[in-house]
Amino acid sequence: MSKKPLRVRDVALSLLERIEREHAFSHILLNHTLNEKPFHEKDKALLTELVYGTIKRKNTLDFYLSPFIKKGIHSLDSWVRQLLRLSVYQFVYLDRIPLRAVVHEAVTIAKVRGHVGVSKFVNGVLRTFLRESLPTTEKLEGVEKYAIEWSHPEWLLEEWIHDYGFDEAKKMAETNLFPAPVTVRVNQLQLTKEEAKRALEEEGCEVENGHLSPDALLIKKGKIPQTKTYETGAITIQDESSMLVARLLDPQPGMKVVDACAAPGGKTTHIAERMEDKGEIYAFDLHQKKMQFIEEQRKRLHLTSIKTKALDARKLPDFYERCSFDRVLVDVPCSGFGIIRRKPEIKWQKKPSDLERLPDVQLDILEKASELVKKGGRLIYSTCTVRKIENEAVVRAFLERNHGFDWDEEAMKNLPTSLQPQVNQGEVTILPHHFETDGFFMAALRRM
Ligand SMILES: C[S@@+](CC[C@H](N)C(=O)[O-])C[C@H]1O[C@@H](n2cnc3c(N)ncnc32)[C@H](O)[C@@H]1O
Repeated sequence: MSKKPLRVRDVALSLLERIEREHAFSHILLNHTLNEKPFHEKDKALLTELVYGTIKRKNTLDFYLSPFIKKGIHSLDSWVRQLLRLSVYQFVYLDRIPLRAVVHEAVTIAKVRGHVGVSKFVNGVLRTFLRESLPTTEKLEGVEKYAIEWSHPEWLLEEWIHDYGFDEAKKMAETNLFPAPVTVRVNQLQLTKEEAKRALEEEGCEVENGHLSPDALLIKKGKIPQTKTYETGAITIQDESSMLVARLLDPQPGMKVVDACAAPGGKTTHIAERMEDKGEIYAFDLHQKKMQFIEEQRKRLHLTSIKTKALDARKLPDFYERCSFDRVLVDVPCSGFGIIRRKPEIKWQKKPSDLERLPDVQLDILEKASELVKKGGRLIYSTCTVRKIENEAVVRAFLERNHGFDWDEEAMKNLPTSLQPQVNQGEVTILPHHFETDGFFMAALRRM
């Protein structure tokens, strides 16, 4: 038995444990580990698959394991629980790893981490699992059954089925079980899309045009942050749906623009690119420590029109003159359920009670930031969630309370033709399966 694959599984297990116990973000831990440890490319891919796959399929894996653990999976120590999930994930979803090798490695890990008793238990559970047929959900009904088959919490599926109907909820949940694509936005101040594509191909990447945004390239193969094209500021890694926000805002060179919740600066820098870096862009974020992320991107892209400041967006009217900005973007903090493919743990970690206050906070930020919009100016509200209560409901509440604003239907014409059938007055929702992007919501309003 080679040592390498054993190490990958051991590292995967440690990451899974930290994600569950400390509520750490999978993508941050994983990136950190991949950059720090000298893994071969093949092992990096396996580690990523094991961590994301085990988190994404948690409900299904627990269901498969349940007949074999008398006292229930939650009676086990956290690392044993994760080890069993990790092993069953490999049995069921990966076909290139021999089943016996999976058992052997799990048992060896159990011996090292625990004691002989635990390794015997792990061995027993996994061998019995392999002898029996896979448990089925036949006897289950309704959302209880879907929560296991599509591996999402029941409450979230109930909400999606209520908001979007059964078919859309099913497609969304099933899409969330697979990896998200990597896309980049071309900085057209430096290169055309064709030029950027050629430059990336010359650096060994496989590249196609994006599915939705005119600014997007889809990366099929290649390590983007390691390319010269990235380093010199010709591209930015960004999801395609997020790339539409700057188009919707449609800022012109010379304008005064506020980005009220700006870090890490993906949309701020896009706004500057679209303004040919001419004008004034004020980028705010609540957290001082996040300002460095905007600054890093600003510098990498050689942009000079962006000014950054740590500030609670709800205090904007205390510091800036009312009705003095041409464009205001309010890309609020949200539940993030449009990006479950990139951060799968959030579907398990975030509970309805954690999210209760969000719509009030979002409305508050939107109202305070809106005070800065000048007459005839544009206000964009956006989120990377698919929860209507954080999207349509917030915008409606805003319009009910702020009669000086109305839908900006003209702005919606800046969105791609393929998205037009989904546009409703001044707002649009994109679900992950529509165009293979993150789930996203945007609304365009104007001060009359
Ligand atoms: C969805 S993220 C913004 C993403 C960013 N627009 C981009 O495209 O890169 C929301 C941001 O709002 C910030 N935030 C949360 N509460 C805030 C507040 N009261 N005022 C300003 N920013 C806030 C968070 O720190 C977070 O960085």
